[in-house]
Amino acid sequence: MDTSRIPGFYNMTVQERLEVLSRLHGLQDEDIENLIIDSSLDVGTADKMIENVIGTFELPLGLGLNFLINGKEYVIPMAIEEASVVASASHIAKIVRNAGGFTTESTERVMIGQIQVVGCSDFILAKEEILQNKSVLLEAANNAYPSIVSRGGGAEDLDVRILNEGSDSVYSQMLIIHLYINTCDAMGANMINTMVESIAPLVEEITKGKVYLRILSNYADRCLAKARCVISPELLQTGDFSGEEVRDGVIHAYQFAASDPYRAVTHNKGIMNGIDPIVIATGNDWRAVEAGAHAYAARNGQYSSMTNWFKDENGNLVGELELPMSVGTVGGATRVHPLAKFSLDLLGVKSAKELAEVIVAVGLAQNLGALKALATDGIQKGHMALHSRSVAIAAGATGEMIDIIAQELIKEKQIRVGKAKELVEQYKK
Ligand SMILES: CC(C)(COP(=O)([O-])OP(=O)([O-])OC[C@H]1O[C@@H](n2cnc3c(N)ncnc32)[C@H](O)[C@@H]1OP(=O)([O-])[O-])[C@@H](O)C(=O)NCCC(=O)NCCSC(=O)C[C@@](C)(O)CC(=O)[O-]
Ligand SMILES: NC(=O)C1=CN([C@@H]2O[C@H](COP(=O)(O)OP(=O)(O)OC[C@H]3O[C@@H](n4cnc5c(N)ncnc54)[C@H](OP(=O)(O)O)[C@@H]3O)[C@@H](O)[C@H]2O)C=CC1
Repeated sequence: MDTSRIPGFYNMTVQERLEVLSRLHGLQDEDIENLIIDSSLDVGTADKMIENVIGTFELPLGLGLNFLINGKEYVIPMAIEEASVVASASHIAKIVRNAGGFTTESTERVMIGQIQVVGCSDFILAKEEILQNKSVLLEAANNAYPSIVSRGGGAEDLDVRILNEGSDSVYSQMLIIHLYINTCDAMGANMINTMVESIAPLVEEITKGKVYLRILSNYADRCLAKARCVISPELLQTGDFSGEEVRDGVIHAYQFAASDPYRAVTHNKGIMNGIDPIVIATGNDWRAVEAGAHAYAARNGQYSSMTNWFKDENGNLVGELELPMSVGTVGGATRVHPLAKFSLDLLGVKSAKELAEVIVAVGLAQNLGALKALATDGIQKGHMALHSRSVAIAAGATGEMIDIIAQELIKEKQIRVGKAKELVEQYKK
């Protein structure tokens, strides 16, 4: 896309938005059909994806706008049920693009496969034997999945730890082997699991122990992506709040989350508000991303803020977010669900690395959106105003009634279902 800046997009009808998108991105008839006319995922395909299928479950798909990341324009597909998330991401992206945009970086895409060995008569000797046989084990792992090696990836290294050494319990002493595997553009669960399962007999032979678990770790701390933004205070000015007040409020809010797990969980939920919708829209495994992200937030021994906000020497607000991001542009459901394929195409990402970087940039934007609102007007003003339409629908409003009831709820400052039901009854009379 030449630009992700589409002012007033949210005031258009769905049809008008699709026309704009067609002009900017060149939608195919099939895309439009998938997006609005019919269920994007036909039940026959769904029946092949999981078990006991009785239908499909839809979520709204919205577009996060205004994103400029490493000088490139991105329109962000976001599948989510919660009001105000897409608006908030776009709001912050608009501010950050005026500050030069987000910058991102990422590590190589190295994932971890774990092998658990128990019952060794000498764990220290077993560990040494594994290390001595490293190249044999790596070669065996790669022979089990040669196609990833030909793509430039595969098993690259391994290490071994002894857990609960010297424990009295035979159940708790174990040798844990980590196989480090470059999964290229795939999340890699299946290739990792194939590799660790295939070398298990060799591991038993070498260690004289018994292998139980052979599975990837979702704590993907060698598959990290990082985003950063630097914003001058004048870009943050909001209503009666000066830019400096907003900046300081955001930093105070961050310090709260950094020091208190009760706040950190909510703070990080706000970050995942930005991350999960793209992970879902691109057909990736959001449970894997969630699990890895929260574990990384506790890596220093206490569960804490995923982001870091501070003031630089020029008085700018600086935000950083680094997370494990084990997503793929191939594999899993990314090429099975028609809207996942569409979302990846719309994003225009060329690799899993690029996708991971875009995702953390949106997470960082989402966090600032929430903190900026919380440190100024409070969350209810922007969020509940947009949520009022869902409240009206929950109370039974339909068609044109939805917006009328929603506006009345906002005017009366009573955005709740009970009040909405009263208004629906009055409207029907
Ligand atoms: C809602 C806003 C953005 C309004 O904020 P605003 O200042 O009224 O926005 P604006 O009218 O100045 O518009 C600025 C830009 O925002 C976007 N925008 C503005 N309005 C819309 C809309 N209706 N639909 C789509 N996009 C919208 C749009 O890009 C627009 O630019 P334009 O295109 O006009 O040039 C702001 O109040 C906000 O960001 N609030 C925070 C919302 C939020 O965080 N929601 C998450 C749900 S609450 C939660 O689950 C997490 C939490 C809060 O607990 C986490 C935590 O505690 O840390
Ligand atoms: N704990 C967890 O998180 C677990 C998750 N899962 C699930 O596993 C799925 C993801 O597994 P994953 O292994 O990624 O998916 P796939 O099993 O679909 O594997 C991806 C395949 O894509 C092909 N491919 C094409 N181009 C590339 C490229 N550039 N880079 C890498 N591979 C490429 C490779 O096949 P080839 O080389 O042969 O062409 C590769 O085998 C998700 O659905 C997840 O939910 C499963 C088990 C556990």
